Amino acid sequence: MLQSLSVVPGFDLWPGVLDVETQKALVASILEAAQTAPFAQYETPQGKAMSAAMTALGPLGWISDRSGYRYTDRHPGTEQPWPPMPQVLLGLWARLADPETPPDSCLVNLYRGEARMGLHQDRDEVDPSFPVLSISLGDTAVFRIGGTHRKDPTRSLRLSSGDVCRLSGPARLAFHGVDRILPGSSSLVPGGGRINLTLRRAR
Ligand SMILES: O=C(O)CCC(=O)C(=O)O
Ligand SMILES: [Fe+2]
Repeated sequence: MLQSLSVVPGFDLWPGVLDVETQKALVASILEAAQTAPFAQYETPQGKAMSAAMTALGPLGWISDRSGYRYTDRHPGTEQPWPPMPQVLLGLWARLADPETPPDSCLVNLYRGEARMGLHQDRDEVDPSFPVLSISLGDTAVFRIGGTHRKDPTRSLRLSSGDVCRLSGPARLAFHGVDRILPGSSSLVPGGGRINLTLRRAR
């Protein structure tokens, strides 16, 4: 198994695990999928627009609106099923997350300009014994990870294009977020910015 850096217990980072060709192919498939499942800035349950734009791939997609956070089998705008997950993502999950059970959801986050993501836990999945596998593409992110309580101390690290990280075990419900992205640190994403993919087992 590929060696990872264990940043905090249960949080593993594989720097540069995706080569540039794979990164380019992933961005191309995401932009193609976004033709039928367009990126949208969802509203939080409190009625604020999120700064990252989102879409999803696979059987289920995570969405947010005034009614709350949840997984749905349809894009909220088009009411069509989400586009399929590229094979390379399924392979990566089998290798680094779970060889037996495939992910049923890939959330796609697009960060442009000042977009960020506040500290949160990923807890809308039914069974948190499955890890969350996160893939970074494009501009570098200043990522923050803490413990399972909001007030726990946090660590900050940079996630660069091609890096993959995993929240599992004691870090699966750790608070984490993106303080900011470093604009212009990569030219991978057309028009600039960062794309983050999180592979999950939602149900
Ligand atoms: O963009 C990232 O690196 C983190 C994304 C995230 O935490 C999420 O989508 O739940
Ligand atoms: Fe998250």
